[in-house]
Amino acid sequence: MDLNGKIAVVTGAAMGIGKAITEILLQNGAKVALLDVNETAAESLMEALNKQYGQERTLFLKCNVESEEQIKAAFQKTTETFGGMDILCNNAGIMNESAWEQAVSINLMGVIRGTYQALEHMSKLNGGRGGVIINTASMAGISPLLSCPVYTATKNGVVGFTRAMAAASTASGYGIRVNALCPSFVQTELLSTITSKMGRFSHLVDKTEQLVEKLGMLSVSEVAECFLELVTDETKNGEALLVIPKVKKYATFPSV
Ligand SMILES: NC(=O)c1ccc[n+]([C@@H]2O[C@H](COP(=O)([O-])OP(=O)(O)OC[C@H]3O[C@@H](n4cnc5c(N)ncnc54)[C@H](O)[C@@H]3O)[C@@H](O)[C@H]2O)c1
Ligand SMILES: CC/C=C\C[C@H](O)/C=C/C=C\C=C\C=C\[C@@H](O)[C@@H](O)C/C=C\CCC(=O)O
Repeated sequence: MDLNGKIAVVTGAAMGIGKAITEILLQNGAKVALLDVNETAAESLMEALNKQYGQERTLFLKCNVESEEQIKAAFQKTTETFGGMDILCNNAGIMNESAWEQAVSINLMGVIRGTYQALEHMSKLNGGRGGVIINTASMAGISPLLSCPVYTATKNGVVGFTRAMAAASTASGYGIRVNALCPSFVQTELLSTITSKMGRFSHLVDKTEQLVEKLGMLSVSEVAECFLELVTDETKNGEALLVIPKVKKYATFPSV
């Protein structure tokens, strides 16, 4: 898939992995709608992006992925402004084992809300052009993270939802590929604030830090390169791409 002139939406775009994904999309010629709850971070990012890529290539829309109404309005505005929607990256996510219901609502339900609303604009069955949806899951969606059972559950949910939606899309003729990105630890604010967010598992902070030390840390640009592969390689559908420092591997699952 050639990204030149394509229209993309990225949730959680103001910081971290979403910011790097936004930048790689722009570098490859796409237009990007940045959706986020953090207006301050988004506005300073928009100022820099506008200088580099021009005002007509980006659009910031304040949007909380916990709200179906806000997602619906943001996708409508994107389509009106840019003339359609070809790529969605459901990236917004949190790790907070204390606020675990909110984590489920953002990490898993936010991906489902985003995907279902995107079908209205992207599915060939609804007059759309088709395209690709990439869901930011995690290595924890494939291999459990002991200190974060709810986070692990949401990311397993994202991987399962991605694989089933890819099969549903193929069987129904939506013309949309759906893939999951599964990075290990990445240098972002989410990772730097984990110690205060483990709730009843805070006694497992040391074990988690040891795991971070053993696995190492990815940069956001390494993750964005893998995102680009999942978007552009038209043979990839229903895949979960595991990204660990020095390792990039498509996950395999038992077939029954
Ligand atoms: N950092 C890691 O180690 C790591 C590893 C694997 C996967 N991930 C996943 O990558 C994604 C991005 O994480 P990150 O590390 O860049 O985090 P981050 O905290 O640096 O950035 C997350 C962004 O999402 C936004 N956001 C949070 N809640 C939102 C909501 N309800 N609606 C809209 N936007 C919202 C934040 O404002 C922020 O801009 C998450 O889904 C996370 O689970 C992170
Ligand atoms: C704490 C939350 C921070 C970031 C969340 C993010 O999504 C990252 C998740 C990253 C990785 C999870 C890995 C879990 C791994 C384990 O199940 C285990 O299989 C680790 C395997 C090998 C470790 C090396 C070793 O012990 O030899």
